[in-house]
Amino acid sequence: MQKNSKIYVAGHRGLVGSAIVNNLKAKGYTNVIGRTHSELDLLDQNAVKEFFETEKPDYVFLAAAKVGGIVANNTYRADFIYENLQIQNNIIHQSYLNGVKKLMFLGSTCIYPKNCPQPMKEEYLLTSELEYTNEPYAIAKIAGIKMCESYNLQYGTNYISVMPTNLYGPNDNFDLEKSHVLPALIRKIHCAKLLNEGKEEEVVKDLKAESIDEAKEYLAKFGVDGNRVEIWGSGKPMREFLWSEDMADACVFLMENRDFKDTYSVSEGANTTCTPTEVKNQEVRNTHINIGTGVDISIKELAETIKGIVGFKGELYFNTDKPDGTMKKLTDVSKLHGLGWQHSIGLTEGIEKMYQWYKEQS
Ligand SMILES: NC(=O)C1=CN([C@@H]2O[C@H](COP(=O)(O)OP(=O)(O)OC[C@H]3O[C@@H](n4cnc5c(N)ncnc54)[C@H](OP(=O)(O)O)[C@@H]3O)[C@@H](O)[C@H]2O)C=CC1
Ligand SMILES: C[C@H]1O[C@H](OP(=O)(O)OP(=O)(O)OC[C@H]2O[C@@H](n3cnc4c(=O)[nH]c(N)nc43)[C@H](O)[C@@H]2O)[C@@H](O)[C@@H](O)C1=O
Repeated sequence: MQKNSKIYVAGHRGLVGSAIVNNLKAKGYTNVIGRTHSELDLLDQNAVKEFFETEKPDYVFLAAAKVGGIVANNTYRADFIYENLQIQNNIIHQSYLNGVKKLMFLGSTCIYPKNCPQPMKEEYLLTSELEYTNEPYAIAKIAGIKMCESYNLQYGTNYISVMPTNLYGPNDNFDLEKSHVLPALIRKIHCAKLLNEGKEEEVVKDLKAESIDEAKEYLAKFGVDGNRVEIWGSGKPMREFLWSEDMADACVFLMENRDFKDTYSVSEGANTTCTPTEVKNQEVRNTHINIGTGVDISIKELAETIKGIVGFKGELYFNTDKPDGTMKKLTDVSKLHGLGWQHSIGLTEGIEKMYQWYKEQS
């Protein structure tokens, strides 16, 4: 990528997209473009066609998606498969028709089997059944990997796929029903602390409620009051968390240093990679790269860490009526480390930074 290349970041205001924009600008890229959801609905095939024909970006980071936590995935199953397939189909196909030099597709580690050997290597994709709670989303993400791979093999494009672990950071989603665990627990435990300290005004402001009664009623739905905070599930699942700005740095690093022909392995035993045109009649596999820290923590330990950082003195309790989901999904990051990239923000430091950012927003 040249510093003046036109780079389109789809989802540029999201958790990852906003971090990618900041990382690109910090690295001296001067021509980074984005469109808000209201400016360009990526579900609209004609609107996406028009955008690409007008803007003709050189590079694309596909960081727009329908994203959510375990309950959102399990509840809005049709939305997760339809919207993600539609967004990625529109962007990948228009990138091909409009000569985009290189595209990065963002998948997720939920593409791996529910009972995958740990840590999860790229080659474990499609080796057994998926976790049911996020299967629609995972199928869409697997389709995205296969779409990039197939366009590369048939049309000689250069589209690479990355599979990030759970991410967190500024501009995360803090909606208590639809968000991921880490932002949800920060908000739940933060509000519990405020209630415990009698700071009702701050609770009303945080939740944009009409009154403290409305705020308390809303929090009670999620098992939160001044003395107790509900944690979903058993607390036993293990999760890995990567700071969003590290994620963005890895994405830009890979976009600068890895092409499709560098990422895949051909049929069993083949010991060299080859160009897409040379690959005919060979099985192309592992065309994606995991991005993570390679370190995981139990949900119980995560909740206790957040409780300590927030300074909440009340009780955490576990509601096993809520789903645990996959019990462990630790990424094998040896491929990424082998390329010379490592994360820099550890979980405790990241939670402290995120909580500081969260408090500055209110
Ligand atoms: N967060 C995580 O833990 C993980 C995320 N990922 C992947 O990383 C990528 C980015 O995720 P993340 O940043 O967390 O998600 P966010 O929800 O924070 O950002 C997604 C962005 O996409 C936009 N968007 C969604 N639908 C449309 C649409 N129809 N038209 C236009 N824009 C749209 C959203 O805009 P708006 O909000 O206005 O609708 C938002 O800006 C996704 O591909 C996700 O699957 C992978 C693993 C973990
Ligand atoms: C990134 C990843 O994210 C999702 O998978 P997930 O990691 O299972 O999602 P999660 O972050 O919502 O939950 C992690 C664990 O945490 C527990 N948990 C406790 N208390 C709360 C809580 O209050 N909120 C939430 N959301 N979870 C909670 C929860 O019960 C579960 O055991 C999918 O989108 C998947 O497709 C995907 O890609």
